[in-house]
Amino acid sequence: MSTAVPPDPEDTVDLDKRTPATGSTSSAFGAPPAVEAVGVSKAFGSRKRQVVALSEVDLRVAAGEFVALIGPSGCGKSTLMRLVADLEKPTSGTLEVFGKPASQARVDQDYGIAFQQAGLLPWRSVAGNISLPLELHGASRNERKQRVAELIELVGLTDFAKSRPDQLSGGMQQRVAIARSLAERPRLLLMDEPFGALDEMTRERMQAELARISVETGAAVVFVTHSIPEAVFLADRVVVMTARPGRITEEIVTGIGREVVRDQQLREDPAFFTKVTEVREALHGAPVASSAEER
Ligand SMILES: Nc1ncnc2c1ncn2[C@@H]1O[C@H](COP(=O)(O)OP(=O)(O)OP(=O)(O)O)[C@@H](O)[C@H]1O
Repeated sequence: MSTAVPPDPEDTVDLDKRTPATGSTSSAFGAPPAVEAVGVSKAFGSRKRQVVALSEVDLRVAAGEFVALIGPSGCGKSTLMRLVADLEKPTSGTLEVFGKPASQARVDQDYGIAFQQAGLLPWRSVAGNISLPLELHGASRNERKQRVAELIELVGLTDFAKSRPDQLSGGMQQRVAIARSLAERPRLLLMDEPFGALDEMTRERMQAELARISVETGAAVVFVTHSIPEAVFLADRVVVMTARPGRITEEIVTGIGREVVRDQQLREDPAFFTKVTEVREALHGAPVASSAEER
């Protein structure tokens, strides 16, 4: 396994011996956490036909931390993301983003959003799509030009600045969406299955790019996925949810520091497989052997 800076002399690193992830409780220098949900519940519908999507969820994401949310379909992952993004209001509990109510963080544009559908404007070029949030918030023409050029380079699309979305592959469209979500330098990225529609090879490339971008920008990331290896590959911490009503059942620190380059070598590291197994067991319950022993 290799590291960004400084390079790791070892080919393979024992994950458990490396610097632990940012941690689930506090940020460096006492900075407020990127996300703090306390006792958050969300019910939809009327009293008679009520769906409790989330029940008593506590989640803290430190500034700069990468947290993956994983759980069965319908367990409330997207609902939790929508609450953090202030697109829905909790039925009870409190939700803060960088120490502010979610509604204030929305006004202050403290986060960028990238969801499964890239959601690009088809009539705008790559540069025009990335520039949109900057235009909406009054950045000058010069500022926009400079920032868009930086972002296009960051996501490796310099040669496609003038292309329209329909001239790009799905992976390239997702990269545009990620660049757009980063336009205003958010300290938090909310990503709901952003790679769900991509083929496996593109998906792996995108994962590596997102890992690199998250290190370069220092943004905290909350990342919803159905893929256990994707969660372990990307995250400092994997939060496992259970369905009906959705709640958090387990949190697994991957032990893969942010300085570790997310590449093929990591995917093949035995310690990576161990963490994948740990998350799988958390998601599906204890392994057969140990359950049998308990009986
Ligand atoms: N606007 C809504 N009105 C009514 N019910 C809703 C609404 N949004 C979500 N739900 C319900 O809340 C529950 C959680 O949905 P949510 O989309 O958050 O799950 P999820 O974990 O993201 O699922 P998936 O993995 O399939 O995307 C589901 O039972 C869903 O039907």
